[in-house]
Amino acid sequence: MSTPGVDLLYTAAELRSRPRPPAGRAVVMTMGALHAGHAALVRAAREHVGADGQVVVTVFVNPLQFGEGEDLDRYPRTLGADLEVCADAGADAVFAPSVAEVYPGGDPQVRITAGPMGERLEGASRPGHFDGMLTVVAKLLHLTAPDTAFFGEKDAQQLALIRRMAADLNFPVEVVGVPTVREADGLALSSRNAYLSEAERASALALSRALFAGRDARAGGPKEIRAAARAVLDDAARLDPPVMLDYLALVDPADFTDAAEDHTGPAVLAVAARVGTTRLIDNVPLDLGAPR
Ligand SMILES: Nc1ncnc2c1ncn2[C@@H]1O[C@H](COP(=O)(O)OP(=O)(O)OP(=O)(O)O)[C@@H](O)[C@H]1O
Ligand SMILES: CC(C)(CO)[C@@H](O)C(=O)[O-]
Ligand code: BAL
Repeated sequence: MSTPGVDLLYTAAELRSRPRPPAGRAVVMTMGALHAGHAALVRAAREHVGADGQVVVTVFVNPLQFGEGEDLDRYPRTLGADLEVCADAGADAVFAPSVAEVYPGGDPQVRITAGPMGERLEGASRPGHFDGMLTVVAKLLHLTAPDTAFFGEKDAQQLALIRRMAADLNFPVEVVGVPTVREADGLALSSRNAYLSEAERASALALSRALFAGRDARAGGPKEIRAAARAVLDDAARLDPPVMLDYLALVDPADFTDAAEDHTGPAVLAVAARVGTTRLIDNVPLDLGAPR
């Protein structure tokens, strides 16, 4: 399979054989089924390294970060279309390894542990998810050896953990966050949106509506932010099909602990919910002002 303008690489050896240009190499890691959110990451990477730099996109559905009963087997795999998206957005190469290429010895014995920040919110709902995610991100950073790595703010806790891993374990990479790309009606782009029926998609809009209601209430502080978002989600629980809330949380982005009632400065309002059989997450960054 090949697409003009972008090289498709399957093995670590093929990656290693590609010279790294003096202008630098940027990586965008994905699980494929690429959409405009991923394209924004690739464009940001291209802009960062310039015309003489190199942009590598990884496409790998990492079994290690999926739990029992999750959607590993049905996760969309659309490599042909992904190559087109990467070429259009300005990538030079796509690294799409097999599971055996990434884990030649089977499941690794030695793994990255996400620590306390990885046990909250997404980590509480998906035990082991962040250990599996950080383990593959560490491996892909070693395999691709980039100067910069681009991740979406849509997965805010993931981004915070990757930053923390890079800092705590001295990874020689600059981690860059890219704002969430949304549909015109507010729905955050996500590969898992492909699972939604029309009616489910209509219900799923409550996630972004709740976040925007919380953001609109930010002058009132954490209590009002949480109440405004909660009211939208309470109504959404009565929709057909219903939005089944997993969590709504206003957290300190430094460690993803709950923001105190007198919290000031940056905060993240995050939500996770199930619509039908599809689990969706979304968040908005907030600035709650300077300490009084
Ligand atoms: N709407 C979006 N805007 C910006 N970045 C995004 C968006 N959706 C995903 N990303 C980022 O793209 C990268 C790859 O994510 P991934 O392949 O899991 O896509 P996804 O759409 O989030 O999939 P899923 O539905 O499985 O969560 C991550 O850094 C993620 O944060
Ligand atoms: C970072 C990542 C590619 C690791 O598998 C994945 O968690 C994702 O797509 O967000
Ligand atoms: N976008 C996060 C990857 C996952 O849900 O496993």
